[in-house]
Amino acid sequence: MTIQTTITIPNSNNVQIPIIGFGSGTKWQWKKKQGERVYGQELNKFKEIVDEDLVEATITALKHGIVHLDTAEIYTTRKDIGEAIKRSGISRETLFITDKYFSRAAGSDGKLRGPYESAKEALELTGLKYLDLFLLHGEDQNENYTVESSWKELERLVDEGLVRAIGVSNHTVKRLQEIAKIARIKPSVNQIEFHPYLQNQSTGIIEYAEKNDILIEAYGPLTPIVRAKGGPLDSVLDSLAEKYGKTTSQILLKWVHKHGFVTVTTTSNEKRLDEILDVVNFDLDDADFETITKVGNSHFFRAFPIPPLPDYDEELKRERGLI
Ligand SMILES: NC(=O)C1=CN([C@@H]2O[C@H](COP(=O)(O)OP(=O)(O)OC[C@H]3O[C@@H](n4cnc5c(N)ncnc54)[C@H](OP(=O)(O)O)[C@@H]3O)[C@@H](O)[C@H]2O)C=CC1
Ligand SMILES: O=C1Nc2ccccc2C1=O
Repeated sequence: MTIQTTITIPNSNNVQIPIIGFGSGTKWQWKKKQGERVYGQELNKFKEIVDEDLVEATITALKHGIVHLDTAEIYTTRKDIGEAIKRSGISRETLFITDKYFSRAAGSDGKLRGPYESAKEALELTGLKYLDLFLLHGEDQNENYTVESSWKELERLVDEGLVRAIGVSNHTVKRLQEIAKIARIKPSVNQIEFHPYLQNQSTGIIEYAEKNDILIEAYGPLTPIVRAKGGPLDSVLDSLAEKYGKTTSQILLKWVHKHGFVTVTTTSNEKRLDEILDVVNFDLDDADFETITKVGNSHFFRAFPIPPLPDYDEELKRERGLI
């Protein structure tokens, strides 16, 4: 069996993305912000704070062999990630860093800004000279920006060597088509929620990505065992875990990788890091892969209702015969 641990990012200058990303959002961003949703200038209070638990967890992840870190402006974890990289002593070239622009973050002057300023600040906060991948975090644009002006700023970041590849997150087919019309450098990645209970974050998004050479990065891959326990996959995952001598989380991560997608997961548990990395060392039989797909499709669960994605829920459920 050939073990594939990186994938070439489409529409990039042969940039290789490691298939296992370690996230600093979800549990980490809520820990820092104590569960509050924070926007605009309020974010500035948090971005300078370093959470030692996150720094330690990231250093531990790097020591266990994780090389791909995921951060974002809205998480306010850029400084923590930079600190972990510095303290780990690992050379920059071996790492892959993803960051994301949030349209409702304001600079110190209180003005809502665009992706160019956001990425420049990411470089300052992390202490890095370049980012490997920079994404528009969602479809929302602030009043000073349009889809076109945002995308042109992403292209400028590539032109100036500050970012190696550009893409989007939580984007629908409609918006990707708009970007395709004006893009000189096409979007290379769409980072979306993806797991057996949500196999299309919005209508047609996976098919569109396949046809248009856009790599899918799957966040929330463990949702069936973390946020949607009690669903029809519970017993299937338990028996597959026993059959392969693996954990249920390893079965879920493998199911995502078998689609040819990157996973973004996270943990504060050192033992789970080795489990995550061990996923490259086994394979799921096609029949078991199909069973997870089929049983997963019999249940619908969206863990991250980021606008406008819930607008697609009814259509997605109808497609699957659930309503
Ligand atoms: N672009 C976007 O809009 C979004 C991006 N993301 C990115 O993706 C990253 C990962 O997302 P996330 O949804 O957390 O990923 P997962 O679905 O992989 O869930 C990870 C969580 O599951 C817990 N966990 C792992 N294994 C088990 C287990 N066996 N039993 C119980 N709990 C377990 C972990 O906690 P523990 O510490 O206990 O192991 C951790 O909190 C984020 O941090 C962020 O970087 C996430 C959401 C949206
Ligand atoms: O990591 C996260 N990224 C997000 C984006 C929107 C809403 C929640 C989250 C997360 O928990």
